[in-house]
Amino acid sequence: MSASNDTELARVAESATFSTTRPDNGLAVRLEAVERRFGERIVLDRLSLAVGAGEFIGVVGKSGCGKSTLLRLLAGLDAADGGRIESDGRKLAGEGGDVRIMYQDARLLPWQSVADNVALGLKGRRRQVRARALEALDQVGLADRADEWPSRLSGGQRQRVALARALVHRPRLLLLDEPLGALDALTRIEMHRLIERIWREHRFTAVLVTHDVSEAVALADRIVLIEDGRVALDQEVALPRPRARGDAAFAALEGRVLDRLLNVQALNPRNQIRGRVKAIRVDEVLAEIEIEAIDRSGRRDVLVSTLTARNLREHALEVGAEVLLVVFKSNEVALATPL
Ligand SMILES: Nc1ncnc2c1ncn2[C@@H]1O[C@H](COP(=O)(O)OP(=O)(O)OP(=O)(O)O)[C@@H](O)[C@H]1O
Repeated sequence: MSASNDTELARVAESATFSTTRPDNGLAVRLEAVERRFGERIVLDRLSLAVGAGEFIGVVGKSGCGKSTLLRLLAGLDAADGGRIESDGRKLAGEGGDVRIMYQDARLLPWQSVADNVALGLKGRRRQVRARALEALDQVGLADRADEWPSRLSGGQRQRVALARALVHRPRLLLLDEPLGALDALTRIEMHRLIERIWREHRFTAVLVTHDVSEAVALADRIVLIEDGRVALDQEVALPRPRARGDAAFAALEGRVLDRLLNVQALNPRNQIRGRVKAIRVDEVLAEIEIEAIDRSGRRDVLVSTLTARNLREHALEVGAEVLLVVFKSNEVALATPL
C-alpha cells in the first residue's frame, strides 16, 4: 500500500461516523459440546464456548486445529455432527441473515463495480440500494472509489470493500476468517483500528480467527485457543482500548498466549490431570481455585489455578466440581475444562 493510502486509511480509522449504528446490536452465541468429524478425524471434540452479545472473540490455534471449521459451523456453511449452536435459546440461523463472514481474500466480482459488489444481495429500489452501499463504503473510507473496478484497488482496499459488503447488511454476528492475513504489517495495524472503531460503533458480536496473536490481543475481549478439538485456553484481554503494542501489559499477554500456543508439550495428555475443586477464593478481579489433583500414579496434590473473576462466573465452578487441569512448565497450572 502506498504512503498516501496509509494516511487515508489512518484518517478513516480515526474519524468514521456511522448512521447505521444500532446500540446493543450483537448476537449472543452458545456452543455446547459441538462435534465435527471428517471421516475418522475428530476436528471439534465436544467444544463448548459462550460468546456474549457484542463481545469480540479472537480464536487462535495451530494450523489445522479447526478454527475455520468452527467459523463455518457458526456461519451455517457446514453442519455439526453433534452438540448445539444456539443464539437466545434458538438454533443459530447462519450466514445470510444476521450473520456475515469475511475471508482472507475479498472475493469481489471483477465484472461489477465496487458499489455493486457491496450492494450484492440488497433488496429495494436501485437508488436506495446504492445509497446504502455508498454509506457502507463511506464507513471504510472508500466512497470515492464506488464506481471503479475492484482490480484498480490495492489488497487492503479490497478487504475494506469486503468489510463494507458485510456491514451493509448490518450484521449482528460478524465472522472474520483471517481477513488480514494477506496484508502487509502496516496496513494490518491500520485495519485493526478501522475494525475496532466500526465494532465499537455498531456493537455487533465479532469472532476473529487469526494466526497472529498480537492481532488477537489488539482486538479481542477474549482469546480462545483451540487444541485437540476443544478450548484449551480462554484468556480475557483486560487492556484499555485502543491498545498500544509497545505497552508492557500488551507484550506480556501476547507472550503468555504465544507460550501456550507453542508449548505443545503442555497440551500433551500426559500433562493433564483430573482434580476436584476444594476451595474458591475470589475478589473483584481474580479468583484462586484450590484443586485436589490425582495424577496417573494415584498421588494426591493440591494445586492452585488463577482465573479472572469473570472467567470463574462463566465456568460456573463450585466446590466439589470435577475439573481437568493442564500443567505448564511444571509451575503454572491452568484450569482447562470443568468436566
Ligand atoms: N471438508 C473437509 N473434508 C475433510 N477434512 C476437512 C474438511 N474441512 C476441514 N478438514 C480438516 O479439518 C481440520 C481442521 O481444518 P480447519 O480448516 O478448520 O483448520 P484451521 O485451524 O482453520 O487451519 P489453518 O489455520 O491452517 O487455516 C484439518 O485437518 C482439515 O484437513
